[in-house]
Amino acid sequence: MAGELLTVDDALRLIEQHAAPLSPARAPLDQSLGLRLAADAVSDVDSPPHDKAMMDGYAVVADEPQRELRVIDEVLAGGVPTNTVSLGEATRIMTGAPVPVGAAAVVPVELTELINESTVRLTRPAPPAGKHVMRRGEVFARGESILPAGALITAAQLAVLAEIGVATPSVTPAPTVAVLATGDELVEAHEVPAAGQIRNSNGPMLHALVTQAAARLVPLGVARDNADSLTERITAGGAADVLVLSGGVSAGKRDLAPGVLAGLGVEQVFHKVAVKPGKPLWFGVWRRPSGRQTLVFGLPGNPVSGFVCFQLFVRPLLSRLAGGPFGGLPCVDAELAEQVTVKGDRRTFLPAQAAYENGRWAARPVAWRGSADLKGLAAANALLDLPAQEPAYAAGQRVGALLLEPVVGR
Ligand SMILES: Nc1nc2c(c(=O)[nH]1)N[C@H]1C(S)=C(S)[C@@H](COP(=O)(O)OP(=O)(O)OC[C@H]3O[C@@H](n4cnc5c(N)ncnc54)[C@H](O)[C@@H]3O)O[C@H]1N2
Ligand code: MOO
Repeated sequence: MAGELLTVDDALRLIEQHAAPLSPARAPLDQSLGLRLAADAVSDVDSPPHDKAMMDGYAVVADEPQRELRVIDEVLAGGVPTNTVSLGEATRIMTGAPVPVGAAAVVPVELTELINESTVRLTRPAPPAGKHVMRRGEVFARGESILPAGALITAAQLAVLAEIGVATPSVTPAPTVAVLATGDELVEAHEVPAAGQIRNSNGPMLHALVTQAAARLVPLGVARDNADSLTERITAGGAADVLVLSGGVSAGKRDLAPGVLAGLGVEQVFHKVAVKPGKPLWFGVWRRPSGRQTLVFGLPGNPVSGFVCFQLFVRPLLSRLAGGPFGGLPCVDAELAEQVTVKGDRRTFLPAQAAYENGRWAARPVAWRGSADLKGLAAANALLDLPAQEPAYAAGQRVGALLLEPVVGR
């Protein structure tokens, strides 16, 4: 009965209560991509650092009345002008170079004719002050805070950090996530399963999900369904910030994970959530006397259940530990392309194809045969969020669609 189970929102609230950003550390710029700033980034320079030419051409005084000007100097990017520009004079200047004293505008080279080595003619009236010149500090000033704590570092942020001289920013490190598949029936992808065996698909899937979430993967391989094997691998996983187990959390004879975790002192926060697929989800906290803490998820063994639970519950936690919001996949409002019936009384996440066409999102469930159907999941680019209250959703009805990948639309 879903009534006895924790709702998705209540489970998220309990996880969020244990989700605080990791302690800040310094990281070189080339290792900061995908991390978040732990402190404001402050500039040690004005930008631009000098009044700067924005065109290749001639620096002239404002509203120069004459058309034929004497070329008195040349300044390239990286150079420093030494001669003051006066009425009737021009300094040849390249994009990025400092504008000389006296000059207030730049005339692009296309609007000039060089008459001889030292004389240039302007083919149009001279521009007013400021034309093709960027003033010193126009973008930002030395001492100004340029990026706030919490900003995600991607290409543009890396570039501005380099510009302002923050070579080793204070960042929240990526959380480490240990992944352990469990099951006596598991063999690896390159092996041929014997009777009763299946290939370990959750291992590669969870490794990919951890990497996609910008966390640091600690692969722990496969534990067998016995207390010794589980204890050994789970103990190794205690070195990580988060431990993700797959399988062994429902009601079966060999579903030993909750018992082994309890024996190691991992405190259960909840077990079982009203979500489909993914009901047997387990979450706990492993606090050590040293003050170290590992947050532990027992994901259901059925592959699609594990996938959905990771996206819904593990992903927001990893984002928060990394200094970001407690948030998961982007969600859009999509129109159902066909009628959908939801069985049971759990909030259901249905693999679907979403498309953005003519300014509207539309979604259609993929052919899918339940929580063991990876073929169906692999055909999906979204998960439809269908609350249990309504058993049937009509074509044209709007529902939430969690996007699993970027969708190209029009
Ligand atoms: N009596 C009950 N039985 C079940 C319940 C329940 O509430 N009462 N819940 C069902 C639901 S829902 C799910 S989901 C599964 C979850 O079970 P476990 O988390 O205990 O996982 P296992 O029993 O170990 O395995 C389930 C299924 O998944 C396959 N599996 C496991 N690991 C992997 C892997 N690494 N790669 C690929 N496939 C894997 C495993 O072979 C089983 O087929 O329990 C229901 N039963
Ligand atoms: O939650 Mo189970 O995942 O419905 O198959």
